[in-house]
Amino acid sequence: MTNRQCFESLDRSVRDILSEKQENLQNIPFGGKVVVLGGDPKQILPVIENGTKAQIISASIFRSYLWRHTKKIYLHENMRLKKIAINTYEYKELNDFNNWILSIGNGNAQNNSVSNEDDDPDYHIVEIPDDLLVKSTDNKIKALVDTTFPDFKSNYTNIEYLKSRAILATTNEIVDEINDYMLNLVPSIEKEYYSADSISKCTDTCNDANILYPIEYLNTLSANNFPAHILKLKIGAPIMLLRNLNQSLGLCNGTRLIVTNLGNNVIEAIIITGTHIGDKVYIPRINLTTQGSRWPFVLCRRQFPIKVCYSMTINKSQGQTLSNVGVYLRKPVFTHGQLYVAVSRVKDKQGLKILIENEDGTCGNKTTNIVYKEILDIV
Ligand SMILES: Nc1ncnc2c1ncn2[C@@H]1O[C@H](COP(=O)(O)OP(=O)(O)OP(=O)(O)O)[C@@H](O)[C@H]1O
Repeated sequence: MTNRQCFESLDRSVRDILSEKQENLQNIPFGGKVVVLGGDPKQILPVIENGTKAQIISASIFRSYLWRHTKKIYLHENMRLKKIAINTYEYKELNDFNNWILSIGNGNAQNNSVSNEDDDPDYHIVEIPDDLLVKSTDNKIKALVDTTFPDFKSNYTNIEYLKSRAILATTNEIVDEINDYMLNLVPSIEKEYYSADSISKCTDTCNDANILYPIEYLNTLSANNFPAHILKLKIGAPIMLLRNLNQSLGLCNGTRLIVTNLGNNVIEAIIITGTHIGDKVYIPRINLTTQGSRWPFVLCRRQFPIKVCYSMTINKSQGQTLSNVGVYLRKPVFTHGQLYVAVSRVKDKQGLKILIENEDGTCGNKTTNIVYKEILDIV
């Protein structure tokens, strides 16, 4: 969900522009223009790094002065699960699955039990139905890869096969581990791209910054939504763009592509999601800077703005539609709507598999679901 400040700043700009000719438009939301916003309050709220629940809720559109001016239109049908020509049994199964997804989103799933996390009422323990579970006493990543990407060795270049599946996990560390595992299964030659890292000169960094923070140290840093210092790629690997490069060419943050050629200075790839599916594009290295204040400087990294995406975080999967999804819950979800987003990416129940890893390494059938009831109550 977009931070409410984005809408508020658009509102103020539009009012300014339109009131040039008609002064009273300064007092009307968006200067009287009709603006259509679409969203689902059961999904993940704006991301505030290390933010408290109050800060997260405060960043949502529901706490904006604009919210009271909106006319709400409710959509009731899950178009992702819509099927034509199905029999009564299939209809019932689809309907039950839809209701289960909604119950996860609303925080009232069956077998929803006592909250944990110091009795926080937002935390629920939910039991996942047996037919959705993957269990293994061996390598958990292998078990989930075998279920989500069956017969991978014969399909690792098959675009149709790759574009419709992904493994979702809660943190970037787990996602990187799964991507490394899968890239190792691809029998083509691996190419490594190293980034050029420096401290941005456009901030008030102290003069000794280069001595205090040598390049070797900068190379070890990683941030959310930021490419790695060493980017390992193979032809045939699916990648995701981490920045908007050219919206008119369909190269947006979150666009997925398949690598078709690995040059020294440019990567050739085919788009597999969005409005430009099938287009061949070339991705250059760009300068990226970190946001937020995790370090006392702004890191500037020149690298390809991409990440391998056999696996992605649940947050990054918001907006995607997939046929086969494996959800790896080694660490449980940690914010509102994450479990709902994870289980609602598929087009049918058969396409969803969940592996829950307990702290002792065994596979379980219960996991945490977090729902901020305040948000659902506002809407
Ligand atoms: N009117 C429709 N008829 C048939 N299929 C539809 C229709 N609208 C959407 N879909 C399908 O439903 C899926 C989800 O659509 P879309 O991504 O637009 O929804 P969304 O609300 O943005 O989803 P989410 O927020 O859950 O990611 C897509 O696969 C899309 O093709």
